[in-house]
Amino acid sequence: MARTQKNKATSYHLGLLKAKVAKLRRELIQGPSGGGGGGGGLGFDVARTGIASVGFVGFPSVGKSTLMSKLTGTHSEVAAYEFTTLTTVPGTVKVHGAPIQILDLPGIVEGAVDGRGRGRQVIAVARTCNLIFIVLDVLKPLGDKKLIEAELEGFGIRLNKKPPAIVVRKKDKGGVNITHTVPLTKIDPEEIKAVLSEYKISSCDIAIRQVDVTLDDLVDVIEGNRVYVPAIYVLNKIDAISIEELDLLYKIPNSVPISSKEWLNVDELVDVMWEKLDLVRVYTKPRGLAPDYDAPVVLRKGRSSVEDFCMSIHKEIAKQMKYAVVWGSSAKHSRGQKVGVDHVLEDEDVVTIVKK
Ligand SMILES: Nc1nc2c(ncn2[C@@H]2O[C@H](COP(=O)(O)OP(=O)(O)OP(=O)(O)O)[C@@H](O)[C@H]2O)c(=O)[nH]1
Ligand SMILES: [K+]
Ligand SMILES: [Mg+2]
Repeated sequence: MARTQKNKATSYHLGLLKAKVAKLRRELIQGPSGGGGGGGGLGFDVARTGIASVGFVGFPSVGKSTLMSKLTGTHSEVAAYEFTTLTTVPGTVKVHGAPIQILDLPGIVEGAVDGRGRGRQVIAVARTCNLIFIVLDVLKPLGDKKLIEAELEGFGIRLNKKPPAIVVRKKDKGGVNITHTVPLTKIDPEEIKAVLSEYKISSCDIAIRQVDVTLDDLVDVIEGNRVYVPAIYVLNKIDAISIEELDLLYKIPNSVPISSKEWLNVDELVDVMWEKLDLVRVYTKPRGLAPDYDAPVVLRKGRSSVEDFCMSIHKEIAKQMKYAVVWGSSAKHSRGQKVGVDHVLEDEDVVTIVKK
């Protein structure tokens, strides 16, 4: 594909190839039986605790376990030799009152997705996390970054990316109908038709609402089964480089340079982790008393309604509730707003539940 020049005559051909590659990848990941191969495995699935989970992915000996042990106070073997960690090691760190599960994982090698080492199990765990730390050694960050990204992408993980704004609706007849509310800069109708024909979709409505969608985005939407996960590039071992070298590293987007051994800049890493997790803290205020700022109820963005809040305290509370009073950024006015179960709460809101 890299050798084919893109023009009107070849774009249909390229579209076909892209779709074929995606289909082969899917078979590779799922195994010939179509079952969920590659996932799980003894010791890889651990009990999930906390409100969100962060998985550590990286080549061997970049310092994943050193970071995880010190951050959580949980012991995970550290040594100078590769593949010290052989399975998932869970720990917990509390940030702003929210328990976050940290999953230390074995190192992966190039070709992990294609079945080398324990890479498939490792990446299968990473797929289920709310945030991925891609841990890199500062002495060779860029090459390793590319390789790890390719492994994760090969497993259907999309890093720091929103789902593409493409809707494909299959029909019984009527042919292919493409509509777009914006000009398309990176995809043309010929390629779209090629991809559709490879998937044997002869009739459908396609609506595109994003300028820079690519053919890969279209393949992702048709294939489904993609996960969109935020990631932080943790550039570890900065104690081993000079200040000048460190300045260059700061140019990598979504990166935080640290030293897990010397415990440098880990505060910044925790701050960025908190931002990326995008959690919603809600403080409970019993009627007539001051809010409890020590123990927030922590919810996820998109699942932070008053009902979600009630459910996370006790199943029965939503049923018993007459209304709630909310103070904070989701409330219309500062003296508190009376709301129902559908009201969406925001970070650091204060809530009083009034029962029937
Ligand atoms: N100089 C320096 N060395 C570090 C740092 N963090 C870890 N190391 C060293 O790097 C080596 C590997 O550390 P680990 O924490 O075992 O690395 P890992 O990524 O968990 O390795 P695997 O489990 O084998 O994949 C050890 O000798 C650590 O002491 C750091 O910030 N600076
Ligand atoms: K190691
Ligand atoms: Mg380790």
